[in-house]
Amino acid sequence: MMVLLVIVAGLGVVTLLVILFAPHIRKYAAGGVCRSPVSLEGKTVLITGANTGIGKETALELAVRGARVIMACRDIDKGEESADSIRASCAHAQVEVRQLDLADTCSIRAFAQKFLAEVNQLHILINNAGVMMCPYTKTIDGFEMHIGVNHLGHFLLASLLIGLLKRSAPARIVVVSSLAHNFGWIRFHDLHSQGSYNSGLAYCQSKLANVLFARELSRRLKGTNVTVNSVHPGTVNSDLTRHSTLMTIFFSVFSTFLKTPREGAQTSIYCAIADELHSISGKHFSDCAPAFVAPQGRSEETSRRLWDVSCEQLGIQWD
Ligand SMILES: NC(=O)C1=CN([C@@H]2O[C@H](COP(=O)(O)OP(=O)(O)OC[C@H]3O[C@@H](n4cnc5c(N)ncnc54)[C@H](OP(=O)(O)O)[C@@H]3O)[C@@H](O)[C@H]2O)C=CC1
Ligand SMILES: CC1=C(/C=C/C(C)=C/C=C/C(C)=C/C=O)C(C)(C)CCC1
Repeated sequence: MMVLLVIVAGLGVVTLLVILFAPHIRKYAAGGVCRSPVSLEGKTVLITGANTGIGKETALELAVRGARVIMACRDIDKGEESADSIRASCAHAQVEVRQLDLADTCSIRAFAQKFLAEVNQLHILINNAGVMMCPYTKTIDGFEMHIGVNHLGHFLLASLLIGLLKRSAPARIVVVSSLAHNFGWIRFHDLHSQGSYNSGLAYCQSKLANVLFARELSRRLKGTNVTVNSVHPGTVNSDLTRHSTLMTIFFSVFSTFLKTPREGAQTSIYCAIADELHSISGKHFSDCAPAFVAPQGRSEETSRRLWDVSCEQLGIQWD
């Protein structure tokens, strides 16, 4: 009985402290803000997964700054709804929605073909779309969903658009990765988790692949005036937790400690526009500042091997 009373009293004190310090906690949780005054008049931006969460807020901010923003969404209706809400909050926003399903290489190829025929410049590509902790599922091409969408789909997309980015230089690529890369390993012997599957580890593997991809691509883009950096957006209260009831509950209970999607978009925006990053490439950022990369994310051997394996899996050549 006494123990129970102590626990209840303890919880009460913690709740009271959280309520009292809520404004300070919120300010701390919000993290870094992109303070760049850069205007994006005349610039074209492509953002994947732009219909919700971090992607939508990134689209809004870049549109406010005058860019033509192309929102690549797998569900056109959801995309149009988000584009309408962006137009409603920014009358001069030039936003358009195009269909792209990163879980289907035919969709990626069709998207790129139309894009290259209709859009003649691309200054900023933001590989933002992502899935987390979904039950074991395969993409149309038979890839495990996390590595398929988060890494291979974006790898193929970037390979198809890289010529346009080079022709539009100076240009930037932002790869939205995660702190979760710290807990990932590239399981070359079982990249698609056919032997054993853990949804959390599959997510971490895909986010490590994002970091390795950004580093390897940056090495290969030296001298082109196209830069590529990876980003950890922070822990953001978005739809990302949709496949995990536990995480969804956890995120709503602790929402005061989490970033809003707008706050989570700040580092992507920073990497996409900040003047001081014009020649910075192959780096990892969080809270609009350089961030730690786990040793497995710094291995040149792993990044080269992942590059080769990715080309092999997608049946493409990219050197
Ligand atoms: N939220 C967080 O705490 C963190 C997020 N991140 C990363 O940030 C990025 C954005 O996540 P966040 O905004 O939080 O999550 P959301 O779930 O809110 O947004 C994810 C976006 O990706 C899209 N998407 C998913 N699968 C596909 C697909 N097959 N083809 C095209 N688009 C697809 C979704 O479309 P639809 O709505 O139609 O499903 C949605 O637009 C992700 O890469 C995530 O890994 C990294 C660290 C922490
Ligand atoms: C432990 C802990 C937290 C939870 C962090 C979590 C659950 C992070 C999830 C990160 C994700 C989903 C990354 C995606 O790439 C809070 C609520 C921040 C604050 C209290 C301490």
